[in-house]
Amino acid sequence: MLLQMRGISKSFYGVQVLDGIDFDLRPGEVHALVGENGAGKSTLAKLMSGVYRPDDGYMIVNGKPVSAYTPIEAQRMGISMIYQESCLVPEMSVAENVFLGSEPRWLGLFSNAMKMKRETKSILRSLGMPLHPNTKVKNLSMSEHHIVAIAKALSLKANIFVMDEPTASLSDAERIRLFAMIRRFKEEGVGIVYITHRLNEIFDICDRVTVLRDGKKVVTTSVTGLAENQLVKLMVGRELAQIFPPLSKPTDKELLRVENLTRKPWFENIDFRLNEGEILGITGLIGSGTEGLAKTIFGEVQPESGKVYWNREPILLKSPRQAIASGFGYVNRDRIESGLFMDMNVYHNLTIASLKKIHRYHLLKDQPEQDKALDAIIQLDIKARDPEQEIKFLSGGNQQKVMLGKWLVAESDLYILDEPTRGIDVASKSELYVLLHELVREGKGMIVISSDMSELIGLCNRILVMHEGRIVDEIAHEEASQERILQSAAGMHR
Ligand SMILES: Nc1ncnc2c1ncn2[C@@H]1O[C@H](COP(=O)(O)OP(=O)(O)OP(=O)(O)O)[C@@H](O)[C@H]1O
Repeated sequence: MLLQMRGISKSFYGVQVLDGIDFDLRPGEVHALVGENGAGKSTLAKLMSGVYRPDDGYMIVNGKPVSAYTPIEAQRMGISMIYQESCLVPEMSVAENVFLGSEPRWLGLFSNAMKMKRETKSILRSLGMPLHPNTKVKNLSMSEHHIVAIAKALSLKANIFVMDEPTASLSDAERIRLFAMIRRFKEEGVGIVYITHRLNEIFDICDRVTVLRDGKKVVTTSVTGLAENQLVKLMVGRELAQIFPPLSKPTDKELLRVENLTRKPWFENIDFRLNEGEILGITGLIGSGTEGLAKTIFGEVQPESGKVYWNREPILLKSPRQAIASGFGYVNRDRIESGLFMDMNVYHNLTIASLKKIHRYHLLKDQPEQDKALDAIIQLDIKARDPEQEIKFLSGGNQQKVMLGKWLVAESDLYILDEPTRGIDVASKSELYVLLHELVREGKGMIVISSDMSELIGLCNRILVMHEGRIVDEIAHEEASQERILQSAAGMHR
């Protein structure tokens, strides 16, 4: 065994988060760790990588019994972790970040910059991401960030990888490359702990799966012979009905029109229309322009040219403040960078986009807003100790729900959702899809940008595919297939 955990327990502020967990990792296996949001997966992963110390229990790492260790000691013992959120230094270059803390040195003294760059280039190439090693991390997109974080973990040449939702913001093409890399590692005897909410990945790449529920282990079982609905039942404790609700027919009423929108080098000549009652999907590979397009419609960046009409009226894309005043809500794909205020509590994060509606002297004390925040907590099943809990202590999936919840509280009219179900468990996802349908039926506009093709196909009336900054395909729900989306995203459609 590469890693054995026995009787591991952990509490935070008297609340037990993990209770007597046993877990094993064999050489050459990918061992999935699954469970609902808040089940304790990331906490277990952080115990493996030395970020937290267990209150009880012990571990055996590469044959060595240990009760607790630091992240540096974990690295030395051959454990490398890829976190849900990237922990990179924005002011440093890609290569410096990849080798931060493990710089190759001349004669053990001087940092060997050439070697660092060469190795960074080679790892990134094998991940299919030809980023320049000198590029500053602050200039990268969220998905590129994630790739650098993966490259960093790979550079450590560990024999135990702990991957916490590594594909959350990767498109299918990048995911396929990461999986090829994982398969190579397996052949070399490396073991991988793999946390994901994308259940198809478990059947694609994992050998065994351990299910956690409310901090307890439900089962460890082989993936072979396991059906997806069985796995869901183990995770959720009940059968789940259909994941996607049936689509309704959009009306002819135009809500949003985008004409010739251009912001080079991100995107060029973007034209599309969103009708009432429609869920419009947008997708593309990393760098295809989807993220920039969302930011532009929300006023975070200004276009060079083009027009946007909301309810047939031209609208100026000047700032997020103005976009919010026009009724736009935007779930950013990057929670840490701009979505949430980590030191603020759940209430404040939920009501922050509605502040303009609250009397300035009664900031955050306004009863209707608080009631709406409470509604959102219940509607989205946000698991927090109480609404006053700081958001940084919520699990990743619950933080994601807060990001969406703030636009519900603000009663937005147009929802621009970039990877809205990132890190959200399967049961919550199906509830969220129902909610999105309800919003659309109430006349709200809905744009969903996603790298999850099953989500696009199941949820959207129409899918626009972007490639190198242009819309290259428009696919109606009835014609949507994984192959067609993949081909178009790669620029190979007609
Ligand atoms: N540092 C902390 N302080 C207080 N509570 C914490 C802390 N870290 C995690 N928790 C709590 O522990 C529980 C388990 O969280 P964890 O992040 O391990 O869940 P998870 O299974 O990874 O969920 P997700 O799928 O949403 O990422 C949650 O209720 C969370 O709020």
